[in-house]
This record gives sequence, structure tokens and C-alpha cells, in this order.
Amino acid sequence: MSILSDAGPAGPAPVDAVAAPARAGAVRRLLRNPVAVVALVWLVAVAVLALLAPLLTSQSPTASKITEALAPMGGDHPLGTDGVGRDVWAQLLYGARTSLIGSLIVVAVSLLLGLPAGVLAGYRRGRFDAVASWVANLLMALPAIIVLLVVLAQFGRSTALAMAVFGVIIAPGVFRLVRSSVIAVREELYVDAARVAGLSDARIMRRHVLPVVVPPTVIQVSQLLGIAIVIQAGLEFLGLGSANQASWGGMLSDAFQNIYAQPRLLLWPALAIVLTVTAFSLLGNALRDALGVSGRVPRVRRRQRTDAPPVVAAGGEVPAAPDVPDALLVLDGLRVAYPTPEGTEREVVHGVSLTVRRGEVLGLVGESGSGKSQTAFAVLGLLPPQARTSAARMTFDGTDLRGLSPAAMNRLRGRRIGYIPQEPMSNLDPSFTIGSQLTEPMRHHLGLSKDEARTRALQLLDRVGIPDPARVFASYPHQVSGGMAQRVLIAGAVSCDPDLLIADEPTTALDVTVQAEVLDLVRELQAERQMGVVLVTHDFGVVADVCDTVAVMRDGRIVESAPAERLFADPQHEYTRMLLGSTLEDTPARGALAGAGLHPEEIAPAPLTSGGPR
Ligand SMILES: Nc1ncnc2c1ncn2[C@@H]1O[C@H](COP(=O)(O)OP(=O)(O)OP(=O)(O)O)[C@@H](O)[C@H]1O
Repeated sequence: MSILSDAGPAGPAPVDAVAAPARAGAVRRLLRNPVAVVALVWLVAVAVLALLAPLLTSQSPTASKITEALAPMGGDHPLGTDGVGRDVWAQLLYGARTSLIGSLIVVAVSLLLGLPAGVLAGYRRGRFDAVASWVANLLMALPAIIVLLVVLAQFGRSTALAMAVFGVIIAPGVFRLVRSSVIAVREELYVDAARVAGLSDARIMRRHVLPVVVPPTVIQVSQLLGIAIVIQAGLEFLGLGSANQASWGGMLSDAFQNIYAQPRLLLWPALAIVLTVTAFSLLGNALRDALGVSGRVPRVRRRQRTDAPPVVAAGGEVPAAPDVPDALLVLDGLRVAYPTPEGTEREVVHGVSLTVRRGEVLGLVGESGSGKSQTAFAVLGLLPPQARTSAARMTFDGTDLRGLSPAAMNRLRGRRIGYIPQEPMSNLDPSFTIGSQLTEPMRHHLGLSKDEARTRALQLLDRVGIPDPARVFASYPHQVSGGMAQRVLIAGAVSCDPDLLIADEPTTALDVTVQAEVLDLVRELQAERQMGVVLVTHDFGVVADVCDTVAVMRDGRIVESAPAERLFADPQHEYTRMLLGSTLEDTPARGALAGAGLHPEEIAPAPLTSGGPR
């Protein structure tokens, strides 16, 4: 086997030169930002003053003494008294409590409603998403202040109640943010890779989805805290807060009534509100910088391609999969269809039948859009939720894959069915080291301890030709080359000794010099472990190199399937001949090659004209 050198197509992995992942050191970066530090100091000071209020003043914030109204600063009243003789310092301290508790109620309620609903709607989609989005839109359409006035009129003047209701009203903001973050991340290939590795939804959520959702949510929370303080002060200014509770809004209201007699009364609550709200806002901005969140929803991946012309389903008999005694994978009449905006369905796989035996490499070949990946994803149970799949038979080692529960499918994927994707980089989560991504499925499926999984991962990295396994184990995906990342994914795909390997154009995204080495590796591992392999490709050169049998797909159908040598020597279908012709357009005609007794491996690898990297 030829071993890939440390230098991939992009040169040696520049481990020291690359930036640390956004997650690591976020707190350090935050604390290095002077604006964030000032904002934090102010907010902590307000919280401490609010907490220690009873120790910092002996005055009651609500006891009015009309004889001491508008008293100047000094003596028992360091900041003087208001229009009805209440101590301003005590009101400021206890008012901070009211403001902070009120804004915490808003955030707690909005997170409690928006966060789980957003995660569930974004991850599961379907009916729950439709209903939750509808409710969110409805709530957003309600005029918040009118709703608050109605609730307070109905249930009495309670700041806590008003803030809880306000939390419900702004929960759709949290819901939408979380939902769109989850949708974006669930479309990422590395989440599919985690699913293929057999990780449960809960684990994928904890490991891959939540880390993406948390940073924007934390930023939104800091903004919400500021907004809640303003809203609360507004309600209290209007006299809608609790009468027996000191508040900054109530202080403002009193100050306005005495603006000519004692204008300084306006100063303290105004300063407290403005500085606290500004601090929350600045902290939010600093958090965004520290966490490296752009505020932009990450790009949705490109699996949902609809660029191919519509396939018109034609009649015709679908050849049934022959009964093969040692068959590992049997597909009989597999169909995949998608709903169209017009309310009809568009079938993209029209009754595909094929069989893969143990130890056999089947090449699934055809032009772009011919349905190769849809067929492979149907076996893996990874089609988008809107896809409708049916088949007369779809078995893996005797297990019926149709209607298998998600938990049972998870147990198969990763453990008994491995998957090598087409784009190595997008299939590795950038926030975790390669080691942790390799060991997780082994610990989950094989029950290995952390150390055992590490040892096995290092052996696998060595086996797939990575020269410095320990370094790559500790690296993040962006610290290795594309060729090495693909080797890592191959190591991951075979890590639990699967019986079937599905490789979806595993070399398309790689430099041409690395392609042959990766194919060699797949072939070697297949032979060592006697795995059945489905190799999706648009490249007859790859087929000639690696495959035992070939199924040629066109417009969602298999038009010809035969042992590789026979197919190259004597293609039966006109389309196969056309594809071979386009592959070999600069070489002698196929008949001449066959006539000259050439072996398929002597055919120069060349991509089909219509194929290409995604
Ligand atoms: N989510 C989807 N909704 C609707 N149609 C889809 C969706 N995903 C794929 N298709 C359609 O299914 C057809 C087959 O796509 P598939 O990805 O299987 O092709 P392919 O042969 O693997 O092509 P490539 O070599 O480019 O990967 C295409 O016409 C594509 O537009």
C-alpha cells in the first residue's frame, strides 16, 4: 500500500499557525476586551449592591415620611428623599433588586419556552415545527404593551406577573433564533456523519447541536436582560408595577412629578437604567466577538439539489433482485420520491434493485443526478424527512430495513454499516478534536473505555497511513489536510468492523495525487475485513480500479448491471456504451481495447463529462 505523506495537497498541516477553535479561550478573549470588563464590573456591582441592600442601608425603600419630603443629600439620607419622603439611596438599592429579578424572570420564561421548542422544531421539523412556528408568528403579531396592560388590568399590578407575560411574548425571538441555528447545523454533513456513526439523537444534540446553539443564545440573553429592564421601568413609570416595591421606573415617575423642585431626583434612576442597559448591550457585543458568532445563520448544506431536470417516471418492469444465498444487502424495487410545491410527487429513484454480497465491491455509477446518492442514503436511512421511500425488499444481512425504528437503525449504522462521505472536511465537526470524534462511536457501539478507544483509534490512524497518529489524534479538523481528513473518516468508518461499507464518491473532493492512494486503502481494508462495499462514483476509472460488479444508473434507474470485467468488455446498454465512450473519448474504441485483451485496470481513470465534485 502506498502511504500518504504528512504533507497533503495543501502542504504540511500548520498545527501551530492556525487559530484555536472559537470555543476554547472564549472567556479569556472576553476578559481581554476592556469594554467587556467595564460592563461586567458594572453589572456585578449592581448585583452585589442589590444583594447587600439590607446591609447597606437601614432605611426602608417604601416608607414615606411626608415631613421629610424632598430632603437634601446628607445625614440619614445620603442621596436625599423623594417627593413623599422615601429614601432615594434605599430605593436605588432595592430598585436594582426589582429590576434584576424582573429581567431574570423574562429571560427564564423566554428560554424555558423558546429553547426546547426551537431545538425540537429545528431538529425534528415536521408537524411540531409547523405548529410551533405558527404559534410563534401569532405571538409576534400581538402588540406586547396592550397584552401587558390587559393582563395587569385583569390580574392586578404585579411586576413578576408582567415580566412573566413579557417573557412569553418575546419567547418567539428565542424560538426563531434557536430553530434556525439548529436547522443550519442539522444540515451539516458532520451531523449526518454522526448519525451514520450510529450516535443517538440525544448524543448528537448534546455534542454537535447544542454547542452551536448556545453562543447565539447567550448573546441574545444578554440583550434580552437589557430590554427587560427598559420594559419593566416603562411599566413602573406608568404606575403599573407593584405599589409596595421599590423600582427604578417608580423613582423616575416620582422624579418627573418633582422635576422643577428637585431635578437631581431624575439623575439616579436614569443613570442606573441607562448604565445597566448599556452594560448588558455592550456585554452582548463583546460576547459575540469572543465567541466568534457572526450573527449570520450558517449556510444550509447542499443536499437538497433540485437542479437536475425533472425525471418523468416511465412505465416498465423493474428487474427484481435475484436471490443470492450470501447476500449482505438486497434492494428490490427501491423508490424514493419528494413532494413538489404543486402538491404532486417527484420520483427520483424508480425501482432500483441490486444485491451486494459479503466481500464484494459494487460500483454504483452514473451521471450527476442519476440517483446514486439517493439510493445510498436510503440504505443508510439518511434521506431528508420529506422523502418518501418504498421497496418490495430492502434487507441488510437478513434484517428488514423498511420501517426500522430510529434506535434500531442507529445500532446498525456505524456498527455494522460504515459510511465514507464525499467531503472529508465538512464531515468532521470543527469544534472537536479528531481523536474525540473517532473514539465516541467506538465507546458507544463497542463499549470500550476511554483508554481502549484511544489505543484503537491510534492503531486505526496508523493503519490508514497517517504518519503521526498521536498528533493527528490531538488535532482539530482544520489542522489536517483534506487527504488526511479523508483517511481519518475511513478509519472512523471501519472502526467498529462493519460488514458493509458505503462510500459516496470518497475521492471526488481530493487532489488527484491522493485519490489513487485513498482508493488503494479502501480496497485493502475491504479485502482485509471481507466487507461488502457500495462505491458510489461517476468515474469509470475508479470502477475499473476497485469494483467487482457495476450497476449503471440513469435517471433513477439501473440500466445495466454486470461483473466489472464483463461490463467493460461488452457493455450491453446504449447508455453504458455512451458513458464508456465519453470516458474513453481520447482512447481507442472499447471494442478495440477488449479485442486487444486489455484488462479494465489498464483503462486510464477519467471522470464522466457530466459528473463532478459537488
Ligand atoms: N431533498 C431533495 N428534494 C428533492 N429532490 C432531491 C433532493 N435530494 C436530491 N434530489 C434529486 O434527486 C435526484 C438524484 O440525486 P442524487 O443526489 O442521488 O444524484 P447523484 O447521482 O448522487 O448525483 P451526484 O453525482 O451529483 O451526487 C436529483 O435529481 C436531485 O435533484
